[in-house]
Amino acid sequence: MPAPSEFLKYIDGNADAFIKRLAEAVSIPSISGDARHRKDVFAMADWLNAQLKSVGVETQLVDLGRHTMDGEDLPLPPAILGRLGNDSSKKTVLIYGHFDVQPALKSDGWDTEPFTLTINEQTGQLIGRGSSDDKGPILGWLNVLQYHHENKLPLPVNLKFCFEGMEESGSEGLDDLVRRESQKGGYFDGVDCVCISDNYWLNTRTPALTYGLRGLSYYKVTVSGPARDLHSGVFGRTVHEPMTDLVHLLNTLVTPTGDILIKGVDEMVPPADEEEKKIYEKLDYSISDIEQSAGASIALSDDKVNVLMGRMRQPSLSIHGIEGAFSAPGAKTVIPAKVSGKFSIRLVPPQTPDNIDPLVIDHLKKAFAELGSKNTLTVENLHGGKPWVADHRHWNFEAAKKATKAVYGQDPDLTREGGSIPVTLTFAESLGVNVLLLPMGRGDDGAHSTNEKLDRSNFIEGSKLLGTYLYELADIQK
Ligand SMILES: NCC(=O)N[C@@H](Cc1c[nH]cn1)C(=O)O
Ligand SMILES: [Zn+2]
Ligand SMILES: [Zn+2]
Repeated sequence: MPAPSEFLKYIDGNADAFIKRLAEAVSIPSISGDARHRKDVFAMADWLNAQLKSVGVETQLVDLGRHTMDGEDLPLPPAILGRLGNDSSKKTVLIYGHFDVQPALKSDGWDTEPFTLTINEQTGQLIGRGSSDDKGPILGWLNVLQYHHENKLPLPVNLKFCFEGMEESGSEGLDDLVRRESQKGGYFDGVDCVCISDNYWLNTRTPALTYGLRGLSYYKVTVSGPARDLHSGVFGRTVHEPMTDLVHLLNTLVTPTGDILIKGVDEMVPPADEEEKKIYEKLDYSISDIEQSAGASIALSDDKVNVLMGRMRQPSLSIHGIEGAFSAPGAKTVIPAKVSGKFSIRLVPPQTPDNIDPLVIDHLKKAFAELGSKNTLTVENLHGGKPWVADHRHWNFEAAKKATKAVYGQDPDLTREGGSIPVTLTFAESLGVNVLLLPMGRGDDGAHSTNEKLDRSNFIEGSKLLGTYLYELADIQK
C-alpha cells in the first residue's frame, strides 16, 4: 500500500510549521554530558512527551534512577515510552530516538548561536545543535503522526516508542529497561521490528539504509602527582610532571595514520576478502565526499575502499581531550597537578568493551611503568557499547528500500556506520527482531561538530520517507 498522496501533500503544506517546531526543540539545550544542563534534558523530555500526547500517543515517563558524572550525583533523565494502535492484524514497529545532544558553544567556532535554529534561505540549511542528531529525525516521526491524528486516520502499523535522554553519554540505565520490557508481558512484547533514525547518508546525494554500527569503549586515563598546581619556574626539572607523563602515554596509543598501537586491538579483526571489498567499491562515495564533510583535504588515503573500510569495518582510536590541562588564552606557566586524557576506541566485531578493556589497561600500565615516573596512574572506562551488524535482506529493510525508491526515486546505499548507538544491539538481542537504521540527514551535516545542520529537503522528504516506510511495512510479507 503506497502512502496516501494526501499525506505527502500534508508534509509539504506544513513544512514551515514543522521547521518552527524543530526550532522549539533545538532551543532546549538538552546536553546530557554537562551536569549544568541536566535540567534542560528533563525539560526536553517534558516537551517531547507533550508533543507525543498531542498527536495521540499514549506515553509514560520511566525513571531510570541516578548516576555519577564527573564526581557529581545526578538524576538520570527519564525514558519516554509510548504506544499508538493495538490492532492484532497489523505489524508492530518500535521506534527509538534520543532527545539529548552533544555540547555546543558559539565560541567553539559556530557561525550562529547553536541553540537558535538558523535558516539559511540560500542553501536551505537548518542550522543548530541537534537539528540532525537527533531532534530532526524524532520530529520527522511527529510530523507523520500529526497527519494521521489531525485527519483521524489509523496508522498502517501499530507503533511503540522508546526515546531516551542519555544517548550521547553512554545510554545509562536504558539497557536494563529495554531488557526488562522485552520480556513476555513487557512494554515491548509483540514488537515485530525496530526502526532507528539517528545516523546519516554516506554522501550528500544518495539516501542510505544502515545495517551496522561500530561499538565504543571510552577511557579516561589520569596522571596525578603534586598536591597542587605548581610554578614551572620553581618546579620545572625538579619533579615528575603529570602532563609530560600523560602526553607520553597518549603518544603510545595510535599512529598519525590511524594504526592502533595497543597490542591485539587491530589484530583481532580479520582482513576483508575481495568479495567484501566489492561492497565498498559499489557505494556512491568518493574521497571528495569525506573531504567535503571534514572541510579539508585530509583523507588518510586516496583509495575510496581503504577510507570506507577505515570507517565501516575497522576499529579506530581517537584522542578527544585533556581534562585539567591549561587551555585558556595567555601563557600561564603552570605545572598542572592532575590531568586526565580522554580517548575512545570504536569497535567492530568480534571486539567488545569486555575483550578490549584488559588490552587497553595492560598497555597503559606497561607504558607508564616504562616512564619510571613517581606519579600515579589510574585508568577508567567511562562507558561502552558493542558493535552491531544486521541482515539487510530482511523484510524490514525491503520495506525501507521500497519507501526510499518511492520518495527519492533512487535505490539507497547500504552502509555500515562508523558511529555508535549502544542500545541498537540490546534491542536486536533482547527482542530477537530485525533492527533497521533509516537515516534522515546527509553525510556533511556536522553532527557533534560546529554548525550542525539538517537540510530542509532532508527534513521534509525524510518525514515523507518515515511515513512511507510504515505503509510499505504494512504491505510486506513477513
Ligand atoms: N547519532 C549517534 C551518535 O552520535 N552516537 C554517539 C554515541 C556516544 C557515545 N558516547 C558519546 N557519544 C557516538 O559518538 O557515536
Ligand atoms: Zn544520535
Ligand atoms: Zn550523536
